[in-house]
Amino acid sequence: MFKTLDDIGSGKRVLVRLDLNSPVEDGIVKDNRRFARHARTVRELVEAGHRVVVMAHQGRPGRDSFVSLDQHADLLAEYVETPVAFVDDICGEAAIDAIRSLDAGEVLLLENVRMCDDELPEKPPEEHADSEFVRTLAPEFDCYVDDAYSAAHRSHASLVGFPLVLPSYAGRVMQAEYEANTSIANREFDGPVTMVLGGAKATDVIDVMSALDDEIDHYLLGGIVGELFLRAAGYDVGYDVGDGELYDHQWENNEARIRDLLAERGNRILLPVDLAYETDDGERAEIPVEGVEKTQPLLDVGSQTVERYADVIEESAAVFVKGALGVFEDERFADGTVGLLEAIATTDCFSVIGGGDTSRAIELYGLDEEYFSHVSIAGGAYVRALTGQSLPAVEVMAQDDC
Ligand SMILES: Nc1ncnc2c1ncn2[C@@H]1O[C@H](COP(=O)(O)OP(=O)(O)OP(=O)(O)O)[C@@H](O)[C@H]1O
Ligand SMILES: O=C(O)[C@H](O)COP(=O)(O)O
Repeated sequence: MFKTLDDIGSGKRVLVRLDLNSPVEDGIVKDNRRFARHARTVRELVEAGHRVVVMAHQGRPGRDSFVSLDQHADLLAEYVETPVAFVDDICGEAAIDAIRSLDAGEVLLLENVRMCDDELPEKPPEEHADSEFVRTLAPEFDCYVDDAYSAAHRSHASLVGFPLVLPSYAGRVMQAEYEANTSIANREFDGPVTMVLGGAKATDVIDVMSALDDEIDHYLLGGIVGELFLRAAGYDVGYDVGDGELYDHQWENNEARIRDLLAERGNRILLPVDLAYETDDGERAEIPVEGVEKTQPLLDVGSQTVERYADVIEESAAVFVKGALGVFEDERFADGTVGLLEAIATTDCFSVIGGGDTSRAIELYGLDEEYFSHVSIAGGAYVRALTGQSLPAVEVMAQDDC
């Protein structure tokens, strides 16, 4: 599909695009699995004696998370186990000087690429390739490596401009994400394929369900999405309670599609049979869906649901997860999400765990990533891959004929 690090050789000047976009709290950049994952690619480039210049973004202009990458340099250095120099410039004189003074095996991180005016407009690769940003930086390098799969749904200059003017290669994260996330379309499985769909974004989940049909044998639903499907099935579930605003507007936007999916594929869609709520004294309690009242906030699927879903997983050849089954950030309401992940971990099915939030449950509850075939670090790009949409930055790499 595309060339990889195996094809680069050694001793080159390499421009590499990572996705180090991270949560930021009170100006502090939070460590997360993106650093560890991308470090593998950077370390491999360092060991091959390349001069490595890293581009990455953080946040979006106007948001609190739109900050400098100076902290990212230190975090990345910890995982690469080699110093990562930082320059607070992207393609000006300071950046060019820093790039030219790099020695073999050294790493330099440029400032947040979204601080460059040329970066952000969604434009075709040809226009980005002709931007001042790309035309200034490209001559400083022998090749470009794209490892930023999780940003590949954006047609931004640093992602789609360089492959048109430099020989381009996929980094290890790009390779692994691409292979796993497109496997519904590209692989044959020897048995049923199951999707576990939950979380808070109903439209994303319904898009995934609508895009796939015969490929999927079972859908196991939970989270807010599962509750909206229960509402469509006639239960008193999936309504905003008090001043909550999680359900009703999503229902209004998606009611027709939910009803159609239930009518057309009801035999393949499993809904929760019990749900969990918080009692007056702060404990977790469970209730069958038939007994729920509209005034009750529901925060997880119950244990009967997990058992039922685990039976389906045991018979599956492949399982794809998108979205959590409950509010797993609160330990009392993590049983559904963690129970499901444990059920997947104990089988030898092919498994892909995705959704930026959901995959956090794996580290939060100490599950070993090795038990899963692939744990994605992508959010929007993962959904697009599951729905069979092409990603501009992947497409342009595949076309590379420099
Ligand atoms: N019943 C519920 N009530 C409220 N929140 C819920 C419920 N079930 C799940 N959630 C929340 O859904 C969130 C995950 O949903 P989201 O749709 O963001 O998933 P994701 O696919 O992992 O993320 P992303 O799309 O950002 O990559 C979790 O933070 C969880 O707390
Ligand atoms: O964190 C992400 O999902 C990617 O880096 C994309 O970020 P964006 O949604 O701000 O483009």
